[in-house]
Amino acid sequence: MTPDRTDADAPILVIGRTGQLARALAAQNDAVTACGRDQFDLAQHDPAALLDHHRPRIVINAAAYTDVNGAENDELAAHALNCTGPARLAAACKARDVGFLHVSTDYVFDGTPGQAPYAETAATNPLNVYARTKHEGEQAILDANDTALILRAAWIFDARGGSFLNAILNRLDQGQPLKVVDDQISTPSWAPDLAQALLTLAARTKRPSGVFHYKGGDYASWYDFARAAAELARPHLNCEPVIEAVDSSAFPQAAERPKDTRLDAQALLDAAGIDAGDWRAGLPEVIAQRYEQRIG
Ligand SMILES: NC(=O)C1=CN([C@@H]2O[C@H](COP(=O)(O)OP(=O)(O)OC[C@H]3O[C@@H](n4cnc5c(N)ncnc54)[C@H](OP(=O)(O)O)[C@@H]3O)[C@@H](O)[C@H]2O)C=CC1
Ligand SMILES: Cc1cn([C@H]2C[C@H](O)[C@@H](COP(=O)(O)OP(=O)(O)O[C@H]3O[C@@H](C)C(=O)[C@@H](O)[C@H]3O)O2)c(=O)[nH]c1=O
Repeated sequence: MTPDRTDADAPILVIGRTGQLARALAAQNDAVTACGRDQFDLAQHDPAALLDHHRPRIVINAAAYTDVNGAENDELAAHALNCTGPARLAAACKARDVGFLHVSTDYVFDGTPGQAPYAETAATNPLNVYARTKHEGEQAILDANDTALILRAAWIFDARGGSFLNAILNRLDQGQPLKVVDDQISTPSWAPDLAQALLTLAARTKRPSGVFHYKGGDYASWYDFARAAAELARPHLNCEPVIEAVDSSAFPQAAERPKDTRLDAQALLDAAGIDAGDWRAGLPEVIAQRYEQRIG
């Protein structure tokens, strides 16, 4: 007869496998079991069997519907993945006394100039379907599980995936000039920095619950961020990067984006000792990975 597994052996179960955050979580901790949508469809599957099979000590939900423009015409799917599924998972965790960490977004705020930096207590007002479904998800999770911790982050980036960073680098690689908005400001977050914050929280036996803000470093506009990336990519490009700063009105899209969603993350520091990340330190690593290992 094999002895019962101790709590220390229990995995950290991450929902999502190929996403930016899911990869970063798996890369940083051998105890992570990352579960792709082929194994567990968060929008559809009952999490009971998954939890009873893995018997994790904690679940980190890194899965979401993240296509902000796409969500405008796909609200049901976005709602299932960003709200109903995470709430079902949160309830199943609560029933088994398993910790639950979830990630939400700066886009829950409307970004009206003069309001930021936002504390957790600030009024929310999502401007688009993605943000609305994420906001509804926050509430549904907390209703289902009063020990859940939700970390709101902003502008996650890494070397892979369909992020803003890869979109602009793909264009610069092709020698195309860019127009980038300079009237949307927030805190870029390097996926490994955010993963480290989540894993620090996961390791705690006592953890705060509720909503907290995570800050990925100093504030920037998308234009500032694009300029910083282009400067680092410059030695790898065939021609000088050309980036023009424009207003959001010059870049019309299906979903409206908030203007200024700078997050105040003092509460996370006070409650859990977790400080801001440093996206400016992460960006050179991402650029090196992209051009030296040809990831993109
Ligand atoms: N990207 C950003 O800028 C920001 C993201 N966030 C939030 O952070 C979290 C992580 O985002 P990020 O890593 O960028 O996301 P990505 O878009 O990189 O990855 C999405 C993940 O969702 C998983 N997924 C998609 N559909 C399903 C499904 N039906 N069932 C199970 N899993 C599914 C994917 O699974 P698979 O591995 O199988 O492909 C993938 O791992 C999300 O909650 C997002 O809302 C918050 C702020 C900013
Ligand atoms: C590619 C590109 C985008 N933009 C603009 C469009 C948009 O207003 C802004 C950001 O671009 P994207 O649409 O790629 O980013 P977006 O999908 O809005 O990013 C958001 O994703 C979700 C998941 C989040 O939770 C948010 O925190 C945030 O990271 O930059 C340009 O101005 N020039 C460009 O070349």
